[in-house]
Amino acid sequence: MSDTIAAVATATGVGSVAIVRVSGDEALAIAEKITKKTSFIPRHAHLCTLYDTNDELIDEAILIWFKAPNSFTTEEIVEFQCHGGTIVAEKILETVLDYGARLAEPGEFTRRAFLGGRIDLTEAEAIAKLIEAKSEDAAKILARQMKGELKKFVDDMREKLLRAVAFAEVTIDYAEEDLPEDMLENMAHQLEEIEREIERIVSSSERRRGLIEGFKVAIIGKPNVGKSSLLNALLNYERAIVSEIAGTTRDTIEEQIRIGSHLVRIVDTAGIRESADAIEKIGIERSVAAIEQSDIVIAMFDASRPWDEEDEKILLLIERYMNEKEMIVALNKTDLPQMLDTEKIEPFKPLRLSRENKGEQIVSALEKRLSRMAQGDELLLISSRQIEAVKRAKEAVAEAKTPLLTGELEIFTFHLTEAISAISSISKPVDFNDIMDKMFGEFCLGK
Ligand SMILES: Nc1nc2c(c(=O)[nH]1)N(C=O)[C@@H](CNc1ccc(C(=O)N[C@@H](CCC(=O)O)C(=O)O)cc1)CN2
Ligand SMILES: Nc1nc2c(ncn2[C@@H]2O[C@H](COP(=O)(O)OP(=O)(O)OP(=O)(O)O)[C@@H](O)[C@H]2O)c(=O)[nH]1
Ligand SMILES: [K+]
Ligand SMILES: [Mg+2]
Repeated sequence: MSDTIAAVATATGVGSVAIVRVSGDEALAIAEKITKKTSFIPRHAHLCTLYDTNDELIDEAILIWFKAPNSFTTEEIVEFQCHGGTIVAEKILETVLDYGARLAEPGEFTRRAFLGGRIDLTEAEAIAKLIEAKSEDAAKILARQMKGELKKFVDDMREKLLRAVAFAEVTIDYAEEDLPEDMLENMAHQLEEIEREIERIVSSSERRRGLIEGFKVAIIGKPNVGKSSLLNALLNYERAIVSEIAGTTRDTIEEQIRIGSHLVRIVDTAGIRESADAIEKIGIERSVAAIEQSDIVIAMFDASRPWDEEDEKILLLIERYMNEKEMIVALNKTDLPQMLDTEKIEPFKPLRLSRENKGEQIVSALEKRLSRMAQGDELLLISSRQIEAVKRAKEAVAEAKTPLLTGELEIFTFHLTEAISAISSISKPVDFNDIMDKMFGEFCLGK
């Protein structure tokens, strides 16, 4: 028998109704004590008067009993919908604890739903993220995953791989010359199709990962081009220090803005400068790191100063990352007399920014790229845990192909079994306690 757990399920703060949730074998007995009533009907809303252990009135509340196993956790659940604010809910919780329940740990209700088989890991993960979703796009995707979209992908993929293993088991007993000509090749083609499918999902998930966590935009450029001025313009307040002194920004600054339905995390970096100065060297490394971690890069040039080797370095970075990241090239300070020879950046169709028009131009350029990146309605893997697992499955499938074509079916089966266990780990943990603690511990209290 496991403990009966309880928590306030609603957020703290002023609200008209709050919910206290109790799950476990003792839930109904506790409900009977606190209401002094018996004979509840499952899934009915009962209006009840609640009393504390000293018989003092707490509240008039609605009680719903979910009879096991037909509840979220699959255990007995009693919910109290009481008057809002924190005091009443806290008082009910206190009384429930006095009657023998214990306070739930963060994520413990969801953990029990998982242990009871109501949801699998993909659904639990989606619930965890849905609670903290920062945009409507994210909420939509997470709701789909919560309803079992990824679970279905995992089940289908496992099914296909199991069929391939079964095929090998059957053919293992045949002499090679008795096998139909193209049988092995057909199987190899099917495996290639699986690899391609996984590849599609991984690359579209990587491209669209910002839908969940926010897309990251890095502003790079040599010292004093106006990077921090752009950050401030996008935020509409003086977040970063702006000055005419080169090297003003020493640390990376990150802030969030909303563009359309997207959450965007803007990163202002220290100017890239090749120098013996140790601090500025770190600045360079940070800029490169910022690019690596970003989805979109804004590379900025100063129209009022002649082209120099520092601009050349930025140009090299643009070329290096052009195929990997969305690039926006910006020519700043176009309100001043032009001194920059823009020949080398013209191919990138630079946006011309001035004191007056920084924000709007960049926002509309970002909008265009964001909607392009967000496109697609393929399945979205929402965590690096999920992405790693399908990549491992894909590698194992790739490794299975050679032994298949050379007829070494035991080795083929070995790799496919690896692929199956990798793909299965998405919905069912291998290292159970480890993943469980990590995942459910990140939940908020009462979930
Ligand atoms: N009041 C309340 N609202 C809530 C929750 C909750 O726990 N309490 N949820 C918590 O996350 C979510 C809903 N999730 C739930 C999932 C399953 C069951 C449930 O009782 N399932 C039964 C009966 C199904 C049916 O009637 O069709 C079952 O599957 O057997 C309840 C809530 C969001 N809203
Ligand atoms: N005329 C003009 N000046 C600008 C413009 N944008 C920025 N500046 C000025 O350029 C100087 C440098 O701006 P910052 O935003 O500090 O430049 P930065 O790239 O962040 O500089 P570091 O952090 O030192 O690398 C400041 O004096 C700004 O006022 C612009 O569009 N036109
Ligand atoms: K500056
Ligand atoms: Mg700066």
